[in-house]
Amino acid sequence: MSRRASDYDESDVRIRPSRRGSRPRSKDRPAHDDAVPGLVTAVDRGRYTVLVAKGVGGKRLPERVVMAMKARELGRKGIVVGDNVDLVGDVGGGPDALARIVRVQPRTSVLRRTADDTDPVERVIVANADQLVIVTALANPEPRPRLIDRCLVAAYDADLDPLLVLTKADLADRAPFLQTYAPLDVPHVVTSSEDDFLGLEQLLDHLEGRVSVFVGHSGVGKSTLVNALVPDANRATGDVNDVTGRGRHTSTSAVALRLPDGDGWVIDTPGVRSFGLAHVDLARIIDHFPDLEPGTAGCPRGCTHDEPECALDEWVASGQAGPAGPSRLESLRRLLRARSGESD
Ligand SMILES: Nc1nc2c(ncn2[C@@H]2O[C@H](COP(=O)(O)OP(=O)(O)OP(=O)(O)O)[C@@H](O)[C@H]2O)c(=O)[nH]1
Ligand SMILES: [Zn+2]
Repeated sequence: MSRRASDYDESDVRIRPSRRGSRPRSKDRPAHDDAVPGLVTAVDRGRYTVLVAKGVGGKRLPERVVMAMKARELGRKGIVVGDNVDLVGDVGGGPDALARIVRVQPRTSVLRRTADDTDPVERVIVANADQLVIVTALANPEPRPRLIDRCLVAAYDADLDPLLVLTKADLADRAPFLQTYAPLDVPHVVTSSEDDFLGLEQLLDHLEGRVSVFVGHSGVGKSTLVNALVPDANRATGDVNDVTGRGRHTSTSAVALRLPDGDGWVIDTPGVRSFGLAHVDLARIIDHFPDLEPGTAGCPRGCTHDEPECALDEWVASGQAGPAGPSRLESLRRLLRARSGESD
């Protein structure tokens, strides 16, 4: 892990001002003033794939992929795809190079999942994303509204903007589905891999400049979509493996892929098909229904908004939430029930 003379010279680019002297340095926590920043794009059995920008770590160095391990001093701290990290050691990115991650920068968002709704163990699956793209086929397989509601709750809870992508528009009419979801005011894009990939440009507009996590049940066409968006990605597509009965993705880890034009990122999450919602604070769900929230003023204390005493029924019935009120209330209750595990 020694520096090679060819990689560095005296005028290494220093990307962050030295903090030496600003804080007392603990004996077992080195300051790592020479650490270089990078973005974690994949995680595989304790090995992290980190993208380091051009010129960082040495002004002649190109943009490169650096393999890294977690420094012992980080202990059990989790590092996930999307994390901004600081590296030391061999940051040149040669074939045998292995750097060490010594710091994880504060996260702007975390997408968590629990195995099911009662599982207390939650895992962060992606950091620093700003959009959750929920991929659903209009047919083959049929849309699963409860799964979609569940993903919406996960998005709201993580402060990610949801985007619905409805694939296989060549196979079914989109109108019935859109009618169900219209009251939710979630933006959507309709796609078809036929017809010159209908909807792809529109989808790209939504992805531009953002970090978007793609989730979807097996067979909805998520890999087909990701391959069209990022042609170099080579995500395995196809049906379930006849021999093993499993999909071709065996990894459950996410992978970050940069869009070829522009500065957006697609984070593909094979194996992440749903979210346990055990970590979601029920009280926060109503905050995502600003049209209904004022109606809760008349609720009893600690109202779950899914009980006979809830004031929302009367408020909505009196028309105060507008014509979409009843279906909005229905949606809210669907989400609340998804959270309490009743609907699955
Ligand atoms: N008719 C039609 N078929 C599609 C469309 N998009 C994908 N498919 C087909 O649907 C099947 C599943 O597509 P994939 O992209 O592998 O689906 P996936 O969501 O990645 O599923 P896994 O690979 O199991 O995770 C494949 O046979 C695709 O060719 C579409 O827009 N229209
Ligand atoms: Zn209530």
